Amino acid sequence: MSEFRVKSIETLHAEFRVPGDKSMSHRAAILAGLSNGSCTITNFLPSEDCLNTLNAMQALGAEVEVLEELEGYGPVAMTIGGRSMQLQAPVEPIDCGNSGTGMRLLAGLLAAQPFTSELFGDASLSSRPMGRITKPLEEMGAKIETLGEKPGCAPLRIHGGKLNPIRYEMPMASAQVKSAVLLAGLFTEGRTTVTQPAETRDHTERMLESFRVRTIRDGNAITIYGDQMPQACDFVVPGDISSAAFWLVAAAALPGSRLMIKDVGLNPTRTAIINVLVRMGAHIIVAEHQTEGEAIGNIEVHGAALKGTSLLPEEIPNLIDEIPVIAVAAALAEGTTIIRNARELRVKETDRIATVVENLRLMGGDVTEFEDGMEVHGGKPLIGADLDSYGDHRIAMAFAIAGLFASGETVVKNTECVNTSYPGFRKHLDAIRHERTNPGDFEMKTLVRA
Ligand SMILES: O=C(O)C1=C[C@@H](OP(=O)(O)O)[C@@H](O)[C@H](O)C1
Ligand SMILES: C=C(OP(=O)(O)O)C(=O)O
Repeated sequence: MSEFRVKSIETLHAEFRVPGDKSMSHRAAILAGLSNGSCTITNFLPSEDCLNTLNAMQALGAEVEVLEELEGYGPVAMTIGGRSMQLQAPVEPIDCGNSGTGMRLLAGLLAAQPFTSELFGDASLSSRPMGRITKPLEEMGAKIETLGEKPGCAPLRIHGGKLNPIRYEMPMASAQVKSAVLLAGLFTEGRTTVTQPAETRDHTERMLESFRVRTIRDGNAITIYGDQMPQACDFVVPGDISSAAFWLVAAAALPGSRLMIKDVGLNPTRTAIINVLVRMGAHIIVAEHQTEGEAIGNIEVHGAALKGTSLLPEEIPNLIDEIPVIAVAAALAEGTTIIRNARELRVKETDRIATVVENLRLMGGDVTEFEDGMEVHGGKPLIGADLDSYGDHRIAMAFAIAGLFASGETVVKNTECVNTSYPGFRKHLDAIRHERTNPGDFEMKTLVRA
């Protein structure tokens, strides 16, 4: 079992790129596989989550030709030959691994196919709620059995078929649910409208536009017109701001540091982490160099003594995956940080409210737990401790960052899981611990060029 052993650092001066965006890589594989031709995807994230989705699309008949592979990880550039919306029945159940995004988006697609298919995942994914997608997809006409030991959980047996368009009001702010319904809606003959209670990441809507699929946005209501053919196109995946977040926090909380993360996705539905760190006192300069489609740019951080803040309710969906590392920043800041309205954290890879609170307390942090979040009373010195990631990649990485600020040694056990979203994290961590100013772009390659 792999682990991180981390000691405190004096300085952080570095400039590098993080791997491709996880959300966009899933969607690029799916939409390219549905499209009417050959699509080249560059800077695809070769993490377990996204490779499972790519394999799923291959199992559904999409042809994948690898153009560039990173040894030890997987393909980072490829052409995907689309099926013109005619998927083939997979011969065996599809493995979604650890990925909620993969399973929920693929379920939307499979609900509309004229065959029965099965999706399964690991123990963590098999305990996450799937009723949030089976409900709207059944309302559209699919029949989905949840075969898990836990009610309403995976494996999913999906009896697909011709679907009806619906109007659906999502009870929770989830981009995965929104995307599952929109993808299913693409296969209907009418207009499907999803209304979200708060804005969530809009990569599906933007990528549909890149594939020339018409959607209409009216505030938090998104409508897709069915029966449209995604037009093949090429897509360059920007760096993942959720992966960059670990280093942004490390640099922000270390006075005198300077960090530049280059070519990272700056979609406004994902950048609340920057606003939060600025409110906490960090000096951050953002330079956008692509504004069409998905915004891309460089983020430069100069560290400072941080102070506590309150996360705004509307910020929560925008930074949901960054909350574990924001909690670490909060422990390093003077004063109190309030994180509420974040109940969704309880149904991620782990119950992230519980796992963050537990690990912060083991490090000497002062935290009050709430049903929907936590209050972190920062400024207490962090003490190195033996921690578990509980198999959750964000917990593993967030507490490696905490270890960079703790006295003694911090050991985070059970860290293989980082490969679900950030292959190469360990290399970047080692480089930063050894004060290398150029930790190397993801595996020393420049995959996205300015
Ligand atoms: O749509 C996506 O790509 C994602 C949406 C979020 O989940 P929810 O939609 O469940 O909030 C996020 O936590 C996940 O990492 C990726
Ligand atoms: C919650 C996450 O992913 P998913 O829901 O796709 O498993 C995450 O990456 O933090």
